[in-house]
Amino acid sequence: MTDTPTRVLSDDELDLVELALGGALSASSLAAALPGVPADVVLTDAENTPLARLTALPGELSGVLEPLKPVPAAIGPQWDAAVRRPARAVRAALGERPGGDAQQSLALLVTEVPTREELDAAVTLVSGTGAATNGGAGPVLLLVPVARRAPAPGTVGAPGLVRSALGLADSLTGQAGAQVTTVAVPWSGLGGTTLEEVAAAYGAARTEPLPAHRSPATAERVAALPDVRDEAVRALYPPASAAEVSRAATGGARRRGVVVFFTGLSGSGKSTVARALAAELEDDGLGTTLLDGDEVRHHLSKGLGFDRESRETNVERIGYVAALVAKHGGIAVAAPIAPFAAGRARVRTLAEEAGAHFVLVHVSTPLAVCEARDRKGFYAKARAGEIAEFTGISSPYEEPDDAELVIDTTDVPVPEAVETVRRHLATLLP
Ligand SMILES: Nc1ncnc2c1ncn2[C@@H]1O[C@H](COP(=O)(O)OS(=O)(=O)O)[C@@H](OP(=O)(O)O)[C@H]1O
Ligand SMILES: Nc1ncnc2c1ncn2[C@@H]1O[C@H](COP(=O)(O)OP(=O)(O)O)[C@@H](O)[C@H]1O
Repeated sequence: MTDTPTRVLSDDELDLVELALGGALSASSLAAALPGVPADVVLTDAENTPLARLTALPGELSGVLEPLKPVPAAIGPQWDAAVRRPARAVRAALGERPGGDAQQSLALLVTEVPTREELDAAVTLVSGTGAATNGGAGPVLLLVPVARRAPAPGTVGAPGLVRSALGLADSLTGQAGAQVTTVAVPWSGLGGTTLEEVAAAYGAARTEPLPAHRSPATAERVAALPDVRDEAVRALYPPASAAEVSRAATGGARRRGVVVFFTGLSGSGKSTVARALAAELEDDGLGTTLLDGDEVRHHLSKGLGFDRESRETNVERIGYVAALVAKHGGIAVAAPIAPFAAGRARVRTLAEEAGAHFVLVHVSTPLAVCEARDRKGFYAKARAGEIAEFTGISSPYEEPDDAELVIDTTDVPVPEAVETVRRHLATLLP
């Protein structure tokens, strides 16, 4: 096994592996959900702890997932052993209940914090299915999908969702006499499976997503809650005080961070536009960290070259730092060439896993214009063969097809380019 290749898992992938180890996802589906994974691989967490060995090919039913070390757990109600149970244990327990019949079990999917309306709907569903007959004999599963990934700021995360599901379970027992099992399901949304299929693996014969029982009127009232709060604040306070109270409740610390990631050829204008943007955002009081391509190479990535592997390492380091900044509500502006789609995709994932917005800005200034600018004289040297692997000349640049913004600085002056990015950011930031 010492020669078996390893793969370090992201938080989303850890959720998938946990789901598969519990028996709710096949080894081949897991293999299919891990892009580029070899047919025999040791899956590890970020600390390189080997968690499982996966021997499978996508689409091949005979795949095997062998557990090696326990999947890392953390603190919180979603991690309680009584709640975070593997699918096969829950299914077996349902079947073993006195008079229990797994064929009867109803799973309610708690994907959002239940409203009163959903509680009432749940009581009706449970009462009407035989799940609460004979003084309350009938298994009900409350399945709560929880992700390791940080929730979007301002939304209820995994602990709150599990606590509200446990409250719902108590109400269902009290009001409908149902036997309720609340289970936290590791759920990243990846893996090509649905929550209904996962619920079946946990032993459910029937599945009802609770939010489907939320009427449009209730959904509208839930969406309007922040406005209602603002109205209440304005009614209580004079305008200047109200502004302060609202700002403290919704501003700075709770704002969702952003990674603005410029990519483009050398001389395309990334650094010029990124520097101007960062300065303006700072002026606006939006704490902004600039990770400029050249500066990063002097510090974070000192000593790295320009072969493909070194560039990908450089880009991943930038993405890692940018995601850390954004995780705490900051704005990170990065401007490396980042010539490869895979590296850019990795940075997008890192940012999104940190709960941040990710804005890819392709500075698409054509090679001929960059070369004519040749600010540092590098293109001439690259043409003369004095610099090897120079992007656009002797090393590839993979054009992005997933950029949020595309700016060609041949015709777009710097202030206009900055304004374009700021307008986009205004749609993301409160
Ligand atoms: N071989 C080769 N290819 C491309 N660029 C080279 C090379 N050698 C040195 N330089 C200088 O390094 C800058 C690019 O570094 P980056 O960190 O942005 O590149 S990468 O994202 O890792 O590909 C780049 O500057 P900017 O494009 O202005 O950022 C170049 O000045
Ligand atoms: N509209 C423009 N936007 C950005 N840079 C421009 C523009 N017009 C001319 N330039 C010049 O092009 C060069 C771009 O260099 P730089 O910003 O360092 O690019 P990169 O970081 O992509 O290598 C600078 O010398 C800048 O003054």
